[in-house]
Amino acid sequence: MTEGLVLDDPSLLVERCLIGGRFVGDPVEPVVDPATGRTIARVPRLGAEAATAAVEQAQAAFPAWAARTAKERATVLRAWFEQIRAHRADLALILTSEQGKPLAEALGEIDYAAAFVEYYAEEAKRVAGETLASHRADARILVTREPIGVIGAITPWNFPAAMITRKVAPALAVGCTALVKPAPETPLTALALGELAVRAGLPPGVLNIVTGDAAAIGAVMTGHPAVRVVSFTGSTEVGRRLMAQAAPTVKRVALELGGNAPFIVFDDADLDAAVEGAIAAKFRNMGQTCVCANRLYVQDAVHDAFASRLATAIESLQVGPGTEPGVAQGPLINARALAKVEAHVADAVAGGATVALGGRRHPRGGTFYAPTLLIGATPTMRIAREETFGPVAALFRFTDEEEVIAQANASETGLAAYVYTRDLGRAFRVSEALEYGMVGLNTGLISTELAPFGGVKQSGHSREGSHHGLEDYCTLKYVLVAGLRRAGG
Ligand SMILES: NC(=O)c1ccc[n+]([C@@H]2O[C@H](COP(=O)([O-])OP(=O)(O)OC[C@H]3O[C@@H](n4cnc5c(N)ncnc54)[C@H](O)[C@@H]3O)[C@@H](O)[C@H]2O)c1
Ligand SMILES: O=C[C@H](O)CS(=O)(=O)O
Repeated sequence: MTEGLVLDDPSLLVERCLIGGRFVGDPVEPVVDPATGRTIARVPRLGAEAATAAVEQAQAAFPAWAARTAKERATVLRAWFEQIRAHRADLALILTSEQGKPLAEALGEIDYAAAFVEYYAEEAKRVAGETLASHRADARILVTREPIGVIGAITPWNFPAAMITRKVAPALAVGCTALVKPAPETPLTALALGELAVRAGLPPGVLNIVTGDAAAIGAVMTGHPAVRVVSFTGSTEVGRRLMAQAAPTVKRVALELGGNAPFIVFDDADLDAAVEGAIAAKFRNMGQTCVCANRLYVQDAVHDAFASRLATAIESLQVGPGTEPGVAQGPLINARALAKVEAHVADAVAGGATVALGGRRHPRGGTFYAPTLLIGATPTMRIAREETFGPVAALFRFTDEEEVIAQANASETGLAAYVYTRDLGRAFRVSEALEYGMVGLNTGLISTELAPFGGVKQSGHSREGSHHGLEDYCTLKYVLVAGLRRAGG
């Protein structure tokens, strides 16, 4: 039984894939509301044939879209931004219904996703080349930035709107065309964005969205000769696989992968600010963000005070379906996610940690998990070495700067880190010593379309957001303009 979503515009519940400007495919694959376990819609389960058709549509659309002026592309992107903004409430309800996050967070994500479209509509007009000092008097060095061509984008379920526009907006802005494969858990948000792009006047084939067999669709993206870039956001494990698959055709692979963020509280920190930042960095999206604080390091002198205040703040987090007023914590995305969280807590307790709060499934049942505070975590525990991706705050004690920097850097990933201190010298020493792509200094929220988002080590190396976010989709062309001497000169 499909449970109806009550939308202001019911046509935004799209159950077909977008290929060449047409919505196609039979809706067979259920999309489940993680809060209720009920099917809210169905989408097509397409594969290699559809993905190939979509790539060919994108390839056919590329020359005309790339030939448009930057201003013309900017106008279409701006219209898409306006469409997203006009349908913000419906998009947020669709997002919460398939992903589970609280409606307030879903509205925030729609605004964040729209901000990428707005930003790159503006940046489209600022993509520039350069002339360089020439090695010849009769010649000039010209460098132009060109759209690289057809791009493939594969996105995760935790931010079903923003992870798509963070790739597609810059790609379309510079003149590329795209095939998107959204996560199977959250296809409806992607398809609704596709519908709004069509309404905004995006020409057929510029944006294609295919749901279904991930491995088969991914194999087409990484193997088809017309695809120039594969832009992937998701787990490090899948990122590695796609990188290997793309090697035979030497494609550019843009990777935004997993995290394991340290959150460091020094003894001179503003503890109230640190607690507020910890709640934001740890419990946003029920802990299911790549930049979530995964390890909370607290200096000895303030450890107990911080733990006590954090416990009070965690206790105030209301748990329930994301559509319920006042809810701050929804369900986890699925049973697999719940099992991983339970395994991390069990491993920590077995290793000597104590459960100060939560540490169990929530009485709401299903995949709801009680927001949890663990005390006495140690570096050998799974929660220290792996991305938990759930609402579990694990506290680690530390004594001095050198010790905590070494512990914080002892990770294969390097996406985001957070530091709370009011000592300016320490702030610079520590943020410069941390091997991470992004550092929040006295803040737990760093994500914005205006900054380059990305990591180092096995978190991937791409940057999305800011003008840097254009680079994955551009290629530089060097033209040596010679023969400039006067005839006979
Ligand atoms: N760095 C970032 O910006 C960022 C942002 C969000 C999430 N993430 C990471 O993503 C992970 C959680 O998301 P997830 O569970 O959806 O990750 P995932 O890697 O399981 O899936 C991500 C996407 O890859 C697809 N996929 C899976 N196997 C594939 C294959 N063999 N070929 C082609 N596509 C395939 C999935 O269908 C989905 O669309 C976490 O590790 C999180 O840290 C990173
Ligand atoms: O999961 C991480 C995403 O990048 C979401 S956000 O950019 O941190 O909001």
